[in-house]
Amino acid sequence: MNAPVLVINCGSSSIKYALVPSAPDQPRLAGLAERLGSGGDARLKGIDSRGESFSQALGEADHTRALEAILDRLERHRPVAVGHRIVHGGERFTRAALIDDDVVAAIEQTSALAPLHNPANLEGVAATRRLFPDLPQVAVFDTAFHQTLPARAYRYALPEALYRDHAIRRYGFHGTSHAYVSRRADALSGLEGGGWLTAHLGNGCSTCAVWQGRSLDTSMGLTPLEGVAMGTRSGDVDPGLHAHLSRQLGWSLERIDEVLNRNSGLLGLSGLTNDMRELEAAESQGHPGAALTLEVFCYRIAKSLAALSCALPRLDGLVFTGGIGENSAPVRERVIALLPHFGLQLNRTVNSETVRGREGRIDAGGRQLWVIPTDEEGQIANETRQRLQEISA
Ligand SMILES: Nc1ncnc2c1ncn2[C@@H]1O[C@H](COP(=O)(O)OP(=O)(O)O)[C@@H](O)[C@H]1O
Ligand SMILES: CC(=O)OP(=O)(O)O
Ligand SMILES: [Mg+2]
Repeated sequence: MNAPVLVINCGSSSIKYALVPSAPDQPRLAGLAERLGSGGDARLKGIDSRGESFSQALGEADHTRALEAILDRLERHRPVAVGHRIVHGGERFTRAALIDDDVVAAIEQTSALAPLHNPANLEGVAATRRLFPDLPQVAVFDTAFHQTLPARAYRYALPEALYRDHAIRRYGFHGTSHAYVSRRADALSGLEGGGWLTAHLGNGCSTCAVWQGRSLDTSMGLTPLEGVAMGTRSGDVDPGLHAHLSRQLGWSLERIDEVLNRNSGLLGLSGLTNDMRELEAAESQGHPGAALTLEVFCYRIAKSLAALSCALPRLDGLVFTGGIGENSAPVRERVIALLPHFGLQLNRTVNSETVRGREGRIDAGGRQLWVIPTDEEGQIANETRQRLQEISA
């Protein structure tokens, strides 16, 4: 199967796409349609087959219209299959699945658990099935990699019936990213099957403990709200907070949910922005809110990594990835400085010189420290190919 796979990562107001060829050294056509369905200034940006960037106004485009524009941008290339990022697969999906009506219905059932993600993912599936009725489409789940978690990590200390009858447990997310970067760390370090703590720090942020290629614990839980602080999500709060806000302030559940998912994290704490670049700039200009926000963000990541180290029989090193993990040398330095008992030695020069998009080892001895650009699209394309090969075998 040498033809490319079209990977679609459909968010509520954006679609990321990549046409992933089977050979890793061939160029990818990739891009992002954003501000979809918001009534006017939707735009498609990307890289064409000559490696040149383009930006196209899409007016009032919705997801379907954006996918049509993406299709035009594929030029003469025709994909052999479409791989969709689906954030929540519940307990049913332990691996990628060929999409049919039954699979769509099962994904719909888990939508309540990932309200920011699954409904948008499904919109992408529906539009793509309409536009490419003859192509096989595969769902690749963020949760699947974490289905190896032992019960001690995935069970909450709640009444057993909530798990038995309602599947309330920890699932974990960003699985394609944690799987990809831990596999790269194994390959780059020569430690096949090492013990890694991985930190995926993007808009959504999560940490993971990987041992011998298997996820043993992770910071996100039933939903992608648990764990470290994120761009607009609070991460862990006291479980008593909901009742308190409801009783004392009269807040509705919808409002609490909205505040924790969309108005918290970097944005909420700083009162400025959810964008790490802007926060770092504000901190350097002496903004006290930005300084505290960065301190909380890094401390929470370090605390999460320290907690997850309990899951590993041996710790070989740390891996940073995601927009922040790959690009912010100060965040990496701060997190590492908060883990002195891990025996980490950062090479500060290499850390600050590690350039965007490049894999790099940033330790000066001791346990290994890696920056590894994630490749969720490449991982989704691989899992799509694998699934289709198994089905046709
Ligand atoms: N050079 C940079 N320095 C610091 N942070 C950066 C840099 N480039 C991107 N980021 C941050 O990465 C985050 C987005 O991460 P990304 O993984 O691209 O998001 P998404 O989860 O939407 O894929 C934003 O907070 C952004 O500010
Ligand atoms: C699951 C999750 O948080 O995804 P994202 O980082 O794309 O928001
Ligand atoms: Mg992301």
